Amino acid sequence: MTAFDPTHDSIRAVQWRGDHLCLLDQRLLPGEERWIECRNAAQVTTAIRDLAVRGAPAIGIAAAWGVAMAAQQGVTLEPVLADLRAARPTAVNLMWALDRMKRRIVAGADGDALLREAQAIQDEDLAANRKMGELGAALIAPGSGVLTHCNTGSLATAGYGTALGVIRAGVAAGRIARVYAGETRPWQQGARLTMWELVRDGIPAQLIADSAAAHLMKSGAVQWVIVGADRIAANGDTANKIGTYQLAIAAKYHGVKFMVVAPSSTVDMATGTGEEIEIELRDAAELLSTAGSRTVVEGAQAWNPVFDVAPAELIDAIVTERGVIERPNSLAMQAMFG
Ligand SMILES: CSC[C@H]1O[C@H](OP(=O)(O)O)[C@H](O)[C@@H]1O
Repeated sequence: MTAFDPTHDSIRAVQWRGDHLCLLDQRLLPGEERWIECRNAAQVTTAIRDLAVRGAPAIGIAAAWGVAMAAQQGVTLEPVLADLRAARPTAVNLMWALDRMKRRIVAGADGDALLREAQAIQDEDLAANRKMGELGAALIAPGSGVLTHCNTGSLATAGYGTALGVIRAGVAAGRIARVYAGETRPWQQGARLTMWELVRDGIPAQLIADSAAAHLMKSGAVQWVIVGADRIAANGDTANKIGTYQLAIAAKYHGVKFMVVAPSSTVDMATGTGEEIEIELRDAAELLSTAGSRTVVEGAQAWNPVFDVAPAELIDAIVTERGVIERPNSLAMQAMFG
């Protein structure tokens, strides 16, 4: 294993190649690094819906490139925007990116201008992640242990990551001594993706079963739970990968601090509370099989919500590129994002 190199940030899962979009197929990691070539917007919609590309910021970025590609190809854009918007319901970054592209279209932007807008969205996300890494790491006392959930790294963003970006920055600054990652059933973003990123970076980390999280917190090994977000409501309630809510409850019980890290493109001030956030339900087959092989008896049913909501009262800090909100509430959110 290589020593940790804080400059090692080479993963770029979404790559524009001049006339098409290349996506690192995250369904196949870590076993295989295969790229998908999207040569039209419909292929981008499919890639988002099927989680070939996933992660709130990354799907917004991919969708923006899909719109720009359609404009370059002279395709009618309204149905393209609608199809991309419907690909997944919870991560507001998707709608945020599409609304931003729509504003440029309405203002008369041509294909080249839309390519520049998509590039700007991608570049701004990377810069935001670097800023959030600094701001989040500064909250962590030296010698701390941290637990993260799902994948919030370079694979889920333009690069570097949100919560995983804070972990990268905290390790580089010598503040984080122990890193734990939850496997994140059923899609295994933690086991398959976060561990892949951490091993590539040379950051020592231990994978834990999702069900071991409270026991780990009880041991005193972690001082922070650090997660990403898919949609942050106007009162600070935060939708994130399923399992986040119970991590927040366990953290509160054990006196472990809880940090949400997300760019401002994840904040949805038009949604008042977490109760109003649509939670994506995915095919039960994702729960009844593992790595493509059925693990549950035929005929069994399953309920597969892939997000849940951590209420603001359980969150100690929301870190965005605009700054940190400690003990988030409606007034604090309004002050920063109103
Ligand atoms: C910085 S990624 C944010 C968010 O997106 C992930 O969901 P999914 O893998 O289903 O796209 C997960 O909730 C991450 O925390």
